[in-house]
Amino acid sequence: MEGNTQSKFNRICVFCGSSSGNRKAFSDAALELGIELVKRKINLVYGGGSIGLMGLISRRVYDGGCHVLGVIPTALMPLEISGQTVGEVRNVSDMHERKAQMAKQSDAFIALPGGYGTMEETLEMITWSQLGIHNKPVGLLNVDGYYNSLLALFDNGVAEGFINPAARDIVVSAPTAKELMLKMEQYTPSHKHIAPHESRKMEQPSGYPAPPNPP
Ligand SMILES: C/C(=C\CNc1ncnc2c1ncn2[C@@H]1O[C@H](COP(=O)(O)O)[C@@H](O)[C@H]1O)CO
Repeated sequence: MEGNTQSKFNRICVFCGSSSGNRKAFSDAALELGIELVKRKINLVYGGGSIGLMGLISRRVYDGGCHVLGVIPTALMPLEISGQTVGEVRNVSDMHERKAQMAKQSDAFIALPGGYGTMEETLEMITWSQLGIHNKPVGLLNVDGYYNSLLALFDNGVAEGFINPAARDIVVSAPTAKELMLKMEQYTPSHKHIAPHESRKMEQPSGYPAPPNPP
């Protein structure tokens, strides 16, 4: 296995495009993130298959000697839809179970550039953090400013009173994989959790204490 950098994360879930995007910078960033994970001996959880940026990062992490877990719903299993998954494949019944499994199996989440699927998965993990369902870092790899307008929308949500300023800090972002990993290693949640205790069904990752029970 390559690398020598230690991490507090054992498994990171990466959400990313099932396409590669129009610019080489996106593919380069997927490979660069794969290299950073391998350097830190971090295993990958992702949506399964070999298409787009998903295929690039999963192959890179697998070839680097780390474990790769692809969580894929039955409907997306056919090779002509998602391609071959490297490493371990977990077949789930639907998209909801997939997201729950991806979240449960991971210590942190990273979004590479992607489309609706990537954005939806990432937004849900941000929302679950806000609610206190998990306490895991959520990072946006803002390759060449791809996520600038989404980050500006979050800032506008704060300015307009829809997002609590402390909850804005849930989203960690950086332009390179290396910077993002360093920021996520240092992340400590500062927002209040607003979910009732019974909604907190997710297992906590190693290294992150469970959020305290509400009074
Ligand atoms: C319908 C399309 C591709 C089907 N193949 C997919 N295989 C595996 N996972 C997928 C697929 N499509 C979406 N996902 C999940 O959403 C994210 C990527 O979606 P995006 O819209 O391309 O950003 C990814 O993280 C997967 O978990 C054609 O899209």
